[in-house]
Amino acid sequence: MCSCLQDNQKIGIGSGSTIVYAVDRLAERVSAEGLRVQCVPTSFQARQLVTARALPLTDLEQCPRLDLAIDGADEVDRDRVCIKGGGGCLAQEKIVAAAAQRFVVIADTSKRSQRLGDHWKRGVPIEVLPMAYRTVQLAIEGRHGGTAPLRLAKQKAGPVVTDNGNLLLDWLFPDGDHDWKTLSVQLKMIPGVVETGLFVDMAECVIFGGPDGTEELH
Ligand SMILES: O=C[C@H](O)[C@H](O)[C@H](O)COP(=O)(O)O
Repeated sequence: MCSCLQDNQKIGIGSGSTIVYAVDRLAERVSAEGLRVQCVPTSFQARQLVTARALPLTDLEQCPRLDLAIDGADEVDRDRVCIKGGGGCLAQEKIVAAAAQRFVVIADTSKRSQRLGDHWKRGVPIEVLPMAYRTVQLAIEGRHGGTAPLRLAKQKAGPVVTDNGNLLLDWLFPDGDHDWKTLSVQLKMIPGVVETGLFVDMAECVIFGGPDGTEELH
């Protein structure tokens, strides 16, 4: 857990497999140092993680301003632009991250990229209202190229349904340099798009962990 953790903080808790390590460490420090924290989860999984560690749980209605949010990422470029949403939790993750004074991303070194798409081959996840998935798909492919298939569930017939009852498109964007800031605004403007997994100008710091320790990207 990074040094940004202090007593009496309201903390956004991200989703995925990496965040589990951070929550374990948070729970250890709460118990060892008597830190007082309140945790806002970003998904069903994060909520379960928080309650399983007996950490105090709250929400954005009670705590609309957070001190810190911690989350994983699928890929991070040199400007700290992140692709998130491999686990389908991007919308709540972005809302919680935006509510936090500081957003810290934790990832293993395999997520570090010179350019988005170098390592992560599953595209940019885009959460859409179910009735609009085809129109959004056509708009993305027509205006921006690439393909945007509907994410299908592996253990049930049909699509993945997010914690918000929506569907996911994974935009396999064309190769090349992209202006992610402009693109994230343009994608968000398409009617039916709830949120995109592009996190631009949000992460204050990315902590990469590897066999040789950790390295921070500011
Ligand atoms: O929807 C999932 C989240 O954006 C995760 O934070 C992201 O997919 C990274 O997950 P993991 O830590 O399992 O690689």
